[in-house]
Amino acid sequence: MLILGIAGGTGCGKTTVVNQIVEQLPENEVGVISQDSYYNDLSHMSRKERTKINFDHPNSIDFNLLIEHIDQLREGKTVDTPIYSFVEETRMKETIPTPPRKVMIVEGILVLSNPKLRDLFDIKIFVHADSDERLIRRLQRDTQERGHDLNKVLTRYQTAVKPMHLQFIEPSKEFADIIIPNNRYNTVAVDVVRTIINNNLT
Ligand SMILES: Nc1ncnc2c1ncn2[C@@H]1O[C@H](COP(=O)(O)OP(=O)(O)O)[C@@H](O)[C@H]1O
Ligand SMILES: O=c1ccn([C@@H]2O[C@H](COP(=O)(O)O)[C@@H](O)[C@H]2O)c(=O)[nH]1
Repeated sequence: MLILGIAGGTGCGKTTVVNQIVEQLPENEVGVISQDSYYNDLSHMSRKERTKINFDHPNSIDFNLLIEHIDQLREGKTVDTPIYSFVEETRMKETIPTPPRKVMIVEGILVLSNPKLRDLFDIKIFVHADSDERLIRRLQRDTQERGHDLNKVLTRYQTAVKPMHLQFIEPSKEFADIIIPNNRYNTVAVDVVRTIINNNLT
């Protein structure tokens, strides 16, 4: 199994890059795991209490479960991936069975910041986009898809997203084997990653 870790700040385009990589690879040979699925289960907390959570701090992620699942996938076992709802801001009761694939991609803002998780990756990728570009994309996405209002997005950006980015995400760039510049769509870089994967599939 070849395991890729893809990190980068919010809105840098991780999901987009992953979709572009996966699009032209055989469906049954590639699997994707998102760090977002592993936000701690906060279903015991009220909605009001959940608004106080810093979703950009590493402590908000159940890294132990994520690492355990990757270990099980490497042993050839199917895992039950949690489902996280950004609208409800909590983990759902349902899970998704995720079978092991020849290539597994693990993406998320903090996947290169956790040393144990990082060690599991054969190839480490950091997607870079400037912070103003990322904020614009995040604003559009969170208001259109995640049900947040402008004020909430901006307050969260100033109080959690930006400080945590500077403390944990940007420094994790130094662990990357490949840095993808993504202020604009970068088909060349995506092709390079696809070629590396294809070489490992044959
Ligand atoms: N290179 C790009 N140029 C312009 N918009 C982009 C680019 N990459 C992604 N986007 C858009 O920015 C938003 C956030 O992208 P996404 O892939 O979800 O980022 P991430 O997973 O890193 O948070 C989405 O609406 C996506 O369509
Ligand atoms: O309930 C939540 C949980 C997390 N977030 C934000 O999501 C981003 C990470 O996801 P990306 O797809 O990489 O942007 C993180 O910055 C959290 O602040 C949220 O808005 N609500």
